[in-house]
Amino acid sequence: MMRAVSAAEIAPTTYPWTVHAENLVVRAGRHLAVNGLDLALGTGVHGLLGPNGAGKTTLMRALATVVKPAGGRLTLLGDDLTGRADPRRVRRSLGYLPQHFGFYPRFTVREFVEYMAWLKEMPSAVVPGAVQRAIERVGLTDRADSRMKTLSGGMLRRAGIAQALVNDPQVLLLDEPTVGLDPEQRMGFRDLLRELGMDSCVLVSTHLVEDVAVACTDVVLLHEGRLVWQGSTAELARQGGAGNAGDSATERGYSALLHAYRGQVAG
Ligand SMILES: Nc1ncnc2c1ncn2[C@@H]1O[C@H](COP(=O)(O)OP(=O)(O)OP(=O)(O)O)[C@@H](O)[C@H]1O
Repeated sequence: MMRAVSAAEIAPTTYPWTVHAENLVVRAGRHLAVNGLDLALGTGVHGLLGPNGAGKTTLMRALATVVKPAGGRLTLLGDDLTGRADPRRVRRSLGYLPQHFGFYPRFTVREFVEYMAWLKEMPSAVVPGAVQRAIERVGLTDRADSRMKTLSGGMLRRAGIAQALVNDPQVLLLDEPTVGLDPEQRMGFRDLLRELGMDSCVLVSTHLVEDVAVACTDVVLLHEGRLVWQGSTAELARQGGAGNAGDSATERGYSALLHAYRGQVAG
């Protein structure tokens, strides 16, 4: 598959990790939702797991430059997001699908994705082609000129994924992207994830441990704003045993790690 290569990709990279957090603290209201997180991510698909309230969404928002960290250090593509640096440069190389995203209901899918391309400061000459390709990649070609308000939940989510992809981001942040997708769409989405993870850093939060097992190269497990565990999906599957809750080896691995972590904290 052909892909336009930007100057930034040819230039030698001067940073060891695409995403690097050190002792990161991010507030959600008055709560420290991310609280002392150390995390390093490179190219690949990273599955972000953790119970409700673990801090997944708050971490994504900090990475997306929507909220500024309250402490520690966070670098993205070598740019420090904790300092006073202008986040605009990083934003051009970012794709973000928030859990809930807004849109003008009368916009067509194409207009919505075009509008997001414009916000990401893409050169106008490349926008129509990039928009068409993003819409094709999420399987919405036949609805490209339908208004957003006429789409089903799963289609809306796919339009959201299309806007996240439109600028061929080097860092792609997807917050629960499979919510509302039917089984066939979920399988198609897993293929897309694998393809995207070949040359970019993709972070996907989900409650569906099976999505992670199939489509992710590694797993990041958060709890109470901290990193509990990071490793390959195969290693995750080896963490659990018959005594752990879950219907698959990966789910049992997830339960075992959380159980062990909670025991440590309590003890
Ligand atoms: N605006 C806010 N004010 C106060 N507390 C908040 C606010 N937003 C989030 N929180 C709290 O911060 C914690 C982390 O929330 P966050 O949404 O990042 O977790 P999550 O891992 O994405 O959870 P979920 O799996 O439910 O989506 C939760 O305990 C939540 O109650």
